[in-house]
Amino acid sequence: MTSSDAFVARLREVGESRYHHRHPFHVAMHEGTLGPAQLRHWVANRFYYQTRIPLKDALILAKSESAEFRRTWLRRIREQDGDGASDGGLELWLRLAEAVGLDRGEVIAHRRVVPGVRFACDDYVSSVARWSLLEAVASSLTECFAPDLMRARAAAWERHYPWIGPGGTAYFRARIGAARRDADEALSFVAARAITPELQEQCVAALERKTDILWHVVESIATTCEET
Ligand SMILES: O=C(O)c1cc(C(=O)O)c2c(n1)C(=O)C(=O)c1cc(C(=O)O)[nH]c1-2
Repeated sequence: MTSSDAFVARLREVGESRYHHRHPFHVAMHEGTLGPAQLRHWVANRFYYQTRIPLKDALILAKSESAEFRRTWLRRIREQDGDGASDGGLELWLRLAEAVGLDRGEVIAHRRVVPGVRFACDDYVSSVARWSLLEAVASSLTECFAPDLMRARAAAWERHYPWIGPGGTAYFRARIGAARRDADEALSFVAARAITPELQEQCVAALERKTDILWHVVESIATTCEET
């Protein structure tokens, strides 16, 4: 095993052990035991995370001197914001919000966002602003673990929550392929540049921090939902 293989294995181990797919709220979601109010609370709060993604990606763009890198990374912002011709992820998430019975305007205004979610998502953006380009890209590697979670989530929603209207799983289904591609690109970038033990430690720490942020988001949602 080369040191690069060992490094990639360590990054994968961080995801296996700390990714938010293990959180009891997500486990319950997949088992079909959440009620409509809990799903609505999750969707409304997670929209805040979704809206932070293009902001942090714009910060990452501004850290790179490479036109090639910027061109590739810019796609992530278009994926969320849309490009005029097709709707982006944020619009698909709003349709998901409507499909679970939320008011679009209330979701856009972040009226239901609880302080813990706001704090964790803002921490993601400010951490990316502070980190090096390499650390910031490494923090996005939670996306390596997102496709399996999205696939399981879409299947569970279709199976267990038939009351959810059309458009309820379009976001998750669209993200499976997009997240895989984003993750592969980011992993190649990180593996090629984190060539000293010190840089590798920084990348692992950034990825661990990101898993903490995602965990805190779902934990804050789970502990503030007053009804099921
Ligand atoms: O619903 C999820 O579990 C989940 C997780 C993650 C993630 O692992 O960071 C992202 C997303 N969704 C997502 O929709 C998304 O667009 C996204 C972008 C990023 C990122 O760090 O650049 N993560 C995620």
